[in-house]
Amino acid sequence: MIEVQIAGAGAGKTHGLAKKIVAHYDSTSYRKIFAITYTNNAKQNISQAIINQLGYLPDNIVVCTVHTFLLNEIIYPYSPFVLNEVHTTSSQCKTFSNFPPSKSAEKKQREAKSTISRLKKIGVIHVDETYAAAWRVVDENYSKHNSQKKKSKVRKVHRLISSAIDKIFLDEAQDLDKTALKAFQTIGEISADIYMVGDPKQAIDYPKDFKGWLATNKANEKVKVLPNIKTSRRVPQRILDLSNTFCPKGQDQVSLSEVEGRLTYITTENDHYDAVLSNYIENGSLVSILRKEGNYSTKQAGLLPEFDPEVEELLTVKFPEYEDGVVTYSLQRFFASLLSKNDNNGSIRKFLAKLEIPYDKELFKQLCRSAEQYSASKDNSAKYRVSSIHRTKGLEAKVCVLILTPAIFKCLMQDSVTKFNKTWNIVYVALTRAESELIVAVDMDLLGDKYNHDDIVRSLESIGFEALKN
Ligand SMILES: Nc1ncnc2c1ncn2[C@@H]1O[C@H](COP(=O)(O)OP(=O)(O)OP(=O)(O)O)[C@@H](O)[C@H]1O
Repeated sequence: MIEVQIAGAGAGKTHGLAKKIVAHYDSTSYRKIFAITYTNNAKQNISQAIINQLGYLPDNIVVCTVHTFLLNEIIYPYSPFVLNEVHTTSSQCKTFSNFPPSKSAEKKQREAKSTISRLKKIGVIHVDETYAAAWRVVDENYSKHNSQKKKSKVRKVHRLISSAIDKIFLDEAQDLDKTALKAFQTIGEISADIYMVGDPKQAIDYPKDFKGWLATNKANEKVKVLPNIKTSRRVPQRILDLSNTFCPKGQDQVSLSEVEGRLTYITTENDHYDAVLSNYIENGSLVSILRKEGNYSTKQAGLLPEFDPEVEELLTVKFPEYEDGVVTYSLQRFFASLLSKNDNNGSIRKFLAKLEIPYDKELFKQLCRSAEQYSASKDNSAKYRVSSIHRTKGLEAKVCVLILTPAIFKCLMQDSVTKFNKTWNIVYVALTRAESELIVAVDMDLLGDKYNHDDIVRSLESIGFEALKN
C-alpha cells in the first residue's frame, strides 16, 4: 500500500513525516523503518525531528538518502541473485572527459557508456545507474525476467524485503524520476508499505515525472492520495500572495504564520549593496542564485577531486603500508594542490611523474575527468559564494536573498514563459524559503545591457516588492 501526502512549501511535510515515523515506531519490532530523503541536508532535518520527538534515534529507524537505500537494501543484496550482477560499491566519478576540446557529444556519450560498463565489470555501480538497477531487481515485468524461474526469484526478493522492512517513509518524492517511482511503487504494492510526501510544484529535476505518476495511478487502489494540505506554517501571507501565483488553480496556500512578512529588493545602485549582501552571506541567511554566474559562485568549499575506482586501486597499491583511505585522501589533496597551480594536463603529468607511474592513455583520460570535475567545482574568482536555489530546497531561514538573473526575472514577472516547467518550479522554491523576509538582489552587471534599472524596480514593485531600507 502506498499513501501519498501532497502539500505546498512549508506545509509541514518533513515535520509531519517525522511525526508519522514516531507514531508508527514499535520498539519491540526487529523490522526496520526507513526514512528516505533526497539530500544529506534533508536527512539531518528528519533525524533531528525524530530526536526532538522521541529523545533519540532508535537503531531500527534508518534515515538515509534514496541512493543509499536502493544500493544497500535492494541492489547490493539482491542484484547477484536476480540479475546475476554483483555490485559491491558505487562510484560517482565523472564518466566522460571534455578533453580534447573538439570532442563531439556522441563521443562523450560513448565514453560515458564505456566508463559505466567498465565499472560494472569490476563490481562498481555508477550512481547514475542506481534507479534503473533497483527497478530491474524488483519488477518481474523487466524484459530479462522472461521465465517463471526468473519471475519467482523476484517474488522471493519481495518476501525477503517484506521480512526485513516494516515501512518506508519517503520525503521529497517529487525529486524521483519515472524509473525510481516505478521501483518504489513495486516495493510499496508488493513488499513494504510506503508513506510518501511531496510537492509537484517543487519538482526541479524531473518536473513532469511525479505529476505523471500521480495521474497514472489515479484509479490504482494501492496508491491512496490523501487530501492536499493547503496551509503553510513557514511562509508568511505577504510572501504567499506572490508564490500563490505560481500554484495551479485551487492549490493556493494560506499562511498559519503570525509573521506579516516582507518582500524587498536592493540594487547595485545602492552603495550598501555589497555590505548588505556580504552580511547576509556571512550570517547564514539563505542567499541563492539559479546557477553560478558573474561574481557569484555556488560550489561548496573543501571538495576534493574524485578518482575513478580503478585509479584509486592503482594508487593505493603503491603504498601498501598505509590504509587505502589515507592514501586516497592524501593523493586527492596532492592532486588538488597541483590543479590549483597548473593547468589540468600539467597537473596530471606532474602527478604521475611524482608517483613514478608511467604514462598510459586510459589513465590520463581518467585523471582528466577527475581534474575537470574538480576544476568545475572550484571558482575562486567569484566575489560572493552563495547557494544554488537547488540546494536550498527543503531549507528555510528568517531572511532569504535571491540573486536576480535574467531567467529568474522573466519567470518572476511571468513574462511570456512556460508555466510549471523547471524554471517555474525553481522560482516557486526560491520564493518559499523565507520565514519573514525575501530580498531580491538586483546586480545590474549580472543582468546586462538589455535591462534598465528603473524598469526592473518598477516591475518588482508591481508584484509587491519594496525597496530595502538601509
Ligand atoms: N505540527 C507542527 N508544529 C509546529 N511546527 C511545525 C509543524 N509542522 C511544521 N512545523 C514547522 O514549520 C516549518 C516548515 O515545516 P517543514 O519543513 O516540515 O515543511 P515542508 O512542507 O517539508 O517544507 P518544504 O516543502 O519547503 O520542504 C518548519 O520550521 C517546521 O519546524
